[in-house]
Amino acid sequence: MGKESKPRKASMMIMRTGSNRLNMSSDDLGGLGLDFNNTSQNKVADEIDETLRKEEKIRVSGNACAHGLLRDVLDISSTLEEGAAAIVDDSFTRCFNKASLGNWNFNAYLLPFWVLGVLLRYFVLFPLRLAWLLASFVVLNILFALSRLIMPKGALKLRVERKLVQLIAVCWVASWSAVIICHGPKPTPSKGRVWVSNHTSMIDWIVLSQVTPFAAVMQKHPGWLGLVQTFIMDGFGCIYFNRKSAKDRDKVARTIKEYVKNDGSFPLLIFPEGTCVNNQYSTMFKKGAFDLDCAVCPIAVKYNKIFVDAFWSSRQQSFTMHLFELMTSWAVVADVYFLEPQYRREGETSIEFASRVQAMIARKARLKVVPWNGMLKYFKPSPKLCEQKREIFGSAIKKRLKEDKDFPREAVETREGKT
Ligand SMILES: O=P(O)(O)OC[C@H](O)CO
Repeated sequence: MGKESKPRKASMMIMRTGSNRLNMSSDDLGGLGLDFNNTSQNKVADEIDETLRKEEKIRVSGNACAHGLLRDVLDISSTLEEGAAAIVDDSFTRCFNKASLGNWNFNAYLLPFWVLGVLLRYFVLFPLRLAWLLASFVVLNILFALSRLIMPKGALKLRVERKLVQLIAVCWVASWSAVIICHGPKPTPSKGRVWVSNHTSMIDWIVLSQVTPFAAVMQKHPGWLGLVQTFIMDGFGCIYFNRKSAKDRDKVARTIKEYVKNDGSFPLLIFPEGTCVNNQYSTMFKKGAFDLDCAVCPIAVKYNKIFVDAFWSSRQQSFTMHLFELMTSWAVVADVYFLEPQYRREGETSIEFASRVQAMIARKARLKVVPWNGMLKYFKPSPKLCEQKREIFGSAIKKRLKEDKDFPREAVETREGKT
């Protein structure tokens, strides 16, 4: 009994001595001060080797578990990437941040000029611009209403209406002293085409309509903007939706389909992001505009933030305040790129088509494409969506553990029990 107990002690001691433990001979045991005869020493050494082998196996299996675990974590990389991206980068919130222009001119040389500039912009330019905007808006809208009431239906009426809408847009753009540089062929209205653009503000419609007057698909707003939509924009075919009503969405989808099939009087402009993004990012393009079996003409709008950020953050600022900001800045500067019409390719889904067009626009307007649905601005992800994500995550882990031969069976079962 005494002899049997000694090797165990010896093996325990050796196991704690370090990495050469499996190479220890009976001489080494002697060196450890253990006095055994050769047979006993061999027996003890075998026993120790066996114990050490078992210990090594446990260690290796432990490492395998750790490595396997790491691999599991890496193998669910898409889920992990989404989570990590949301935590580290929070690219969704970034899509809706307004640029801060910073106080670069707060120094002794420039401050007097800046103060002078503020006085000029707020107390000279703004009143002039406002007077110009109101006067031209009233006059042109009266003319537009008259043309609708008096003129007989036909090509001339349509031409006059288009011209008046274009002039209204020109007057708005002038009220911000806007400098809009257009690239590419000017859009010409034709049957079976829709135009899609990235979206930064309601002013996108104005910026584009001063080139070619568009009918736009847009959210119905309250207040004076709602009145303009109802009494003016309605007159040339704009289509409205309430993003909170699913019924409305179906109705709008049907109306768009009809509009595109018919020879609509004004070309139709759709903002597939469905919400204003800060002109640095591009959120998911919804497939509606790409499901119409017609040519899609991409437009990329890039605002230069040199004087003012044209992004309308509607949750922080009313449209009136947004316009005030634009009208009290020196100028709104933008580049507009009219790109080649695109057609859905053989075998391409509407989602793939939407992504392809989005990539074209993002490249031209130097926007970073993010996978987020812009509507998350308004809606929290549903519990169902969260549960689906959990299920995907859980199945990926379970699958990986089952495939892993090195992973101890009991651990898999324990984990399965827990997931
Ligand atoms: O930025 P949102 O989502 O408030 O959208 C504002 C306008 O409706 C976009 O046309």
